[in-house]
Amino acid sequence: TTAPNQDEQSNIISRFQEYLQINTAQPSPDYQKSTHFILSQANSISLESQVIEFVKGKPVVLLKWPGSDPSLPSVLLNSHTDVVPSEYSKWVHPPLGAHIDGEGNIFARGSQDMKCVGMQYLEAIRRLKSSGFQPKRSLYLSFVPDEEIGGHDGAEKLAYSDVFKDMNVDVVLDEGLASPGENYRLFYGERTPWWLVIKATGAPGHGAKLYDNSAMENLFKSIESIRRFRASQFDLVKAGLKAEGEVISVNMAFLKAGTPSPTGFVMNLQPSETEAGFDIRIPPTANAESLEKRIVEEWAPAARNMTFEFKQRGTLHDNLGRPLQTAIDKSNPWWTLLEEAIKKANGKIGKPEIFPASTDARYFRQLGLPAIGFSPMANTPILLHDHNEFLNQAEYLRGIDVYESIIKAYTSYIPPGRDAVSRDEL
Ligand SMILES: CSCC[C@H](NC=O)C(=O)O
Ligand SMILES: [Zn+2]
Ligand SMILES: [Zn+2]
Repeated sequence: TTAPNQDEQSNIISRFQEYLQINTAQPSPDYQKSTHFILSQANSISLESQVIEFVKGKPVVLLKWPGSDPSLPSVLLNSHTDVVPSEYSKWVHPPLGAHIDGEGNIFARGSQDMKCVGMQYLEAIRRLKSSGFQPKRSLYLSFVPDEEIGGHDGAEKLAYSDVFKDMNVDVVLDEGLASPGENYRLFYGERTPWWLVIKATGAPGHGAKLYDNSAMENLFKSIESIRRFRASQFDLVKAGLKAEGEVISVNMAFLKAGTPSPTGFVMNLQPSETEAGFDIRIPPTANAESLEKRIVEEWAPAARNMTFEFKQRGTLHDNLGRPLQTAIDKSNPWWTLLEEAIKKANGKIGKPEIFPASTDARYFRQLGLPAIGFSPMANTPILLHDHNEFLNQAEYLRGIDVYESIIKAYTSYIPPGRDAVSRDEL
């Protein structure tokens, strides 16, 4: 299709701004407003829609562009509607303003993560429809809640629902990351989150006394060990031997210890209980058993009066026991199709990566489905969850072209050997 004229471009940007201005920040996202907005967008381009509340107040908005051959499995484009909170005072332009500066940068929470992608899907469909394109496969768009807090009431429920079975999905696209260089980034897997809390107990005592087995000493032995492990993993990245997503990361999230007093903490008392929390991220092919053994034997050994619990403990395997990653070889035609479609839209692509954090894609991979992480943002600093998150409007518009190309390729794909005759050919 031809490039949009000035008027169309400014309408496209206004719609993006409108979505960005809806406050869907955790912990109390305005899902009523976002749902209303998405439905109105869907209506304006005649997509079928339904709103499913697997959990009350947590709407999944599901849109459908029916394909001409309903016997072909469908394509799902997923995006989450929630965003992380912002420290308003630290932003140059307010996080809900969607202000566009002189360089065309649109400032807003969610401009990269990931309201851009959700809107780009819709804009690409809008353009394809007006060009007269007709998909063979059905195309679904899911707008899901709560990704930023784990996706348990959103994408996870959707993936394991009867609604999802009936959708007969063959492939899922979900979010990726911005790229400061000219190459787009594609993600075939992600690290699994384990949120670990370790606790130590020990005899309390006078702050002047040196003795073994205090709760502080017990906890700090663990912290030392965890930090040595952290350094060993980080060194692999620093040496250029591994990418960020290919090592196990461990970061301390909190440390809770001491006896509070009105003026701070009691200084001459060694406390009897201490606690620390860690955000651990594990690559899909890592050895989870050996990490667990390390936790039991070195990081929270009972012999040192320690216990542990997981606040999140993601699986590293799909429902058939295979590592939770999408094939990037010839066995997965969707990977090649995606690369070709991006290139056709003049996009360059870097080396396939493991997403360093977590996304909703993991729930679809658990079902054994190919799921690819991709957000079309090149020449863009990585600002997700950061102050002053922004996306340049030209880059945003370029992403729409890319999705146009992808949607065409994906919804037209017929596997070799399948003598499919689509309806419009009859
Ligand atoms: C335990 S799931 C948390 C999901 C969250 N996703 C994006 O940042 C993350 O921290 O990676
Ligand atoms: Zn995200
Ligand atoms: Zn996020």
